[in-house]
Amino acid sequence: MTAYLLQGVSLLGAAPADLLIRDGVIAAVKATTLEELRRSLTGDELVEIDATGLVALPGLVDLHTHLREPGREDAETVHTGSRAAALGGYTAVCAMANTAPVADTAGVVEQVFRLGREAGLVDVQPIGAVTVGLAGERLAELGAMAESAATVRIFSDDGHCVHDPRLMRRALEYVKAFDGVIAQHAEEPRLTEGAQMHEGEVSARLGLGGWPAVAEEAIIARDVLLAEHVGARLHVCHVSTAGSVEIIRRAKERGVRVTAEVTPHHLLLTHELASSYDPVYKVNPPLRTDADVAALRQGLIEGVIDVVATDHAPHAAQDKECEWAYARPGMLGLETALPIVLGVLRDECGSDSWELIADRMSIAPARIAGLAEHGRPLTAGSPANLTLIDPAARITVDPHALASLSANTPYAGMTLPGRIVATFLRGVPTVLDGKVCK
Ligand SMILES: NC(=O)N[C@@H](CC(=O)O)C(=O)O
Ligand SMILES: [Zn+2]
Repeated sequence: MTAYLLQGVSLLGAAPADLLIRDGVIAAVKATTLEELRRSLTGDELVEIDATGLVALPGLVDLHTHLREPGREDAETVHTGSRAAALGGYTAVCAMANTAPVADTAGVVEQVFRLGREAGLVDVQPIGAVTVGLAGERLAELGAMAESAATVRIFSDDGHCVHDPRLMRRALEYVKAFDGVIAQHAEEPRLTEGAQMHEGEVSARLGLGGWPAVAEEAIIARDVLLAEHVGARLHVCHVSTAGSVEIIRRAKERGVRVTAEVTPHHLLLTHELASSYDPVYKVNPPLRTDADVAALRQGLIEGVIDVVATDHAPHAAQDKECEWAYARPGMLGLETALPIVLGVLRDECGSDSWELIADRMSIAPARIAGLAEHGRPLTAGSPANLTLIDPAARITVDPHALASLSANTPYAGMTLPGRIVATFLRGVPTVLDGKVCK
């Protein structure tokens, strides 16, 4: 097996070091001189990579990815989504259940798991549906999915809210037995009927139906109470309002077992963009106000929001390049997440925040998903799941040059800081020199 020596790499604030990757693990950090190393490697091939000025992070972990397979292989497949993930610095992604058929049985989650293994570029961890067909009427086979070869630990009806409080309670009770987690798409459906964007001055001006902040906040408030009552784990998907951050903050202070995610787009973009009527900006939950963006950034920095998750939502051209009202909600995220977050945190903190990025984009999501091989510190003996970033480089986003099968990125033409140079999965490069290895 080929060994890799990353020379002069930055490891989270520490002085530059040499990092040796061999047999799937980090074999040594700065422990051997190159000559000793060469002698110890007889028989193996050693690839030396000049990593001066590059930063190594534990491989990124995405808690919220839509891979669209099975069912919409014209928008994305497990393979194309895996390529996009590896290029974005990810070594693991959690695949949402809103496929066709829905991932609500052991058979479907095992299929997605197997497709991920076959692609071999990131660990694809399926999320199981909470209710049969995402219909919100009866619980899916949570136990069978948990016990399947895919060992599902996160369940979500994402795209839909589990709005029946009794079902939500039962789901929380059920997963508590194996320390699973319910990831809620918080949207009170009666308050979002006809909604097309954030309810506020822009929706009033454009004449588009509004999704008020309270539609999200009312469900989060209810669900933290249910999670507290049951003593089970709740995860809140794509938090988008300042009020939601406050509810989660208070719940955490009371000791409720709640975690939360924010997307890169909710950290950067606002509802003003809808004025263009360009459906690339249509997403659920909708882009909100400047004040919401500020509160989400603060919540992320303080840790009230535990993770950045992409909500990578590829859509085929015919579902996106149409009139706003008919367009599907959702935007791409995997290949631009790290640059967006790097830029946002440079804005907020004035310098690079690698410790924060490592925690919010790798360590915390790996812990929430129970992915023990991911989000580990880059020390000798750890699995070699890592990504190498050039913080001085910039990328310009070209929607059609992305690895994703779809092109619905809201960042087209934007120049963003940070370039993913390489990604390693269990010691094998999935990306080298910014290109996918297979
Ligand atoms: N975020 C979106 O706007 N869309 C997601 C579903 C979801 O995450 O709600 C999708 O599946 O397209
Ligand atoms: Zn959602």
